[in-house]
Amino acid sequence: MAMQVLSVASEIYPLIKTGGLADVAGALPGALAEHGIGVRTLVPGYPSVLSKLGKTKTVRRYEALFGASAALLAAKVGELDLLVLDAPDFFKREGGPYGDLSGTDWSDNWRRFAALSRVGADIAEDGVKGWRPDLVHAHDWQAAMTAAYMRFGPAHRVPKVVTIHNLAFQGRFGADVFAGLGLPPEAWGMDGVEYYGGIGYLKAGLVSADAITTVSPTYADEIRSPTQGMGLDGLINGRADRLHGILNGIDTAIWDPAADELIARRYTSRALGGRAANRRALEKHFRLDRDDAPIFIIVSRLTWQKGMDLVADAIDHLVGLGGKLAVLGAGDHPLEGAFLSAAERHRGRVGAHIGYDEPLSHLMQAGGDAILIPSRFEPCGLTQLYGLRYGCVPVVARVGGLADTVIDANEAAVGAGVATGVVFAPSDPLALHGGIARTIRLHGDKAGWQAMQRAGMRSDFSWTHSAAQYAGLFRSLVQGAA
Ligand SMILES: Nc1ncnc2c1ncn2[C@@H]1O[C@H](COP(=O)(O)OP(=O)(O)O[C@H]2O[C@H](CO)[C@@H](O)[C@H](O)[C@H]2O)[C@@H](O)[C@H]1O
Repeated sequence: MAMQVLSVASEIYPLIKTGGLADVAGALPGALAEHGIGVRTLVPGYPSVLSKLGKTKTVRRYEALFGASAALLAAKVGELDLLVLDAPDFFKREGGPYGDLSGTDWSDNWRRFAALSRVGADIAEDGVKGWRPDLVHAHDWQAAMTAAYMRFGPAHRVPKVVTIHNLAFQGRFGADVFAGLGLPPEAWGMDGVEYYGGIGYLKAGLVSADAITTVSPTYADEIRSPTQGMGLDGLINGRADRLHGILNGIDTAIWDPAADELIARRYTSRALGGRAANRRALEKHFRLDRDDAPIFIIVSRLTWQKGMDLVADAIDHLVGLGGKLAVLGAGDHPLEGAFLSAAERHRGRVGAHIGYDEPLSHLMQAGGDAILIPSRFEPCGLTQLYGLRYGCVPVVARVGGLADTVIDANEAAVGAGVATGVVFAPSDPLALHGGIARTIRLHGDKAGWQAMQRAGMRSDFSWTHSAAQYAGLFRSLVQGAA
């Protein structure tokens, strides 16, 4: 029988998404199916997930899961095979997956995601209705404790992989929660869940996993250094032989300018003229002047990680050079305010849409000229890949997955016809100014710009190659465990 994998994730597209983790959790199962690997994904039963399920079957019940009654529901949504943890006390709330409507984290997140992970480990141990995973794949801190529960329980022999999508989020809690986790005493300690005197969920997952992956080769190197290791570099270095950098792919069926239903006009790399209608729709939405000036776009969480403070400070420079800017994002309130006030200050040149809007993000990639991503760190980054696929040229800082996926328009690369974007370093105001100025100059050469758009659109960032790497890793772990 084909290898079976239990994936555990706190979000999955198209049911619930706050960022790139959802895209990956949603796309990887389909990509692995082509390698003969069956994946079922365990996700929390948030209201937005439950409302999209259709027919469900209860496959397990808990009278007291961390004190709450819960049911595990099996469901299929499209090609996704889901196990949904319906625990109303934990997940039936208004707000986001991790916090309330004001953005404040839920105070019981330690319990909510310990519960998800506990159930993941239970499935590894007992299976559900005759189905058993050969391997468990946990994503980020919210699911990482699955590996710890497995290691300290009967399912310790089942191989476990933890993927780091973002080391900045580690799930750190006070030592006092240990008593509530239901782990044996030996799980406390440096080699267990203890982390700088408290508890670290991601840390616990990383010490318990048989393999650690992260989402680009460059980020896999970066997190071994104290500057990017966020306190975990020592641990990661100690387990470097188990660390793998596997680049994210994108779902080329959802992100396809030739078939995208969410954009104003569909187009291909051979007929880029089709982008014009999308450009006009974008200008209209953001109330930008209708002219030929290059439109920079931002589709991002508005945070320090993404360098959004640098962008806010560079707006006058960008507009002064003749550029336009359209921003879609939500996040830190001062940054939201900075973009809104820039839109007031530069009417017709800058537009800001604060919020989360999936369809609009497609239109922006289809109508914008360049997507600006000056991240301070970027494990992989997906929006530059969507940009490449849509002919929206990425302008990126040379970090993490951005460095692995965008080929800078230096003379040699332009001459060879392989340039796909503008890469600058470091992620600071001066370099960003330089990157913006260079982009505007390049945009002035229409033939050269189109060559760059086409080179990007022809590059292959589908899951084909990356899924083969996951499949290879999974097989080696399962064979090793047999
Ligand atoms: N306001 C908005 N409206 C609509 N859509 C919006 C939006 N803001 C963001 N998005 C979408 O959310 C996703 C963001 O994904 P990224 O990979 O760029 O970053 P993120 O930091 O969330 O992911 C983390 O995990 C992923 C997956 O591994 C890594 O690529 C990344 O480097 C890491 O930081 C994209 O699909 C983007 O289009």
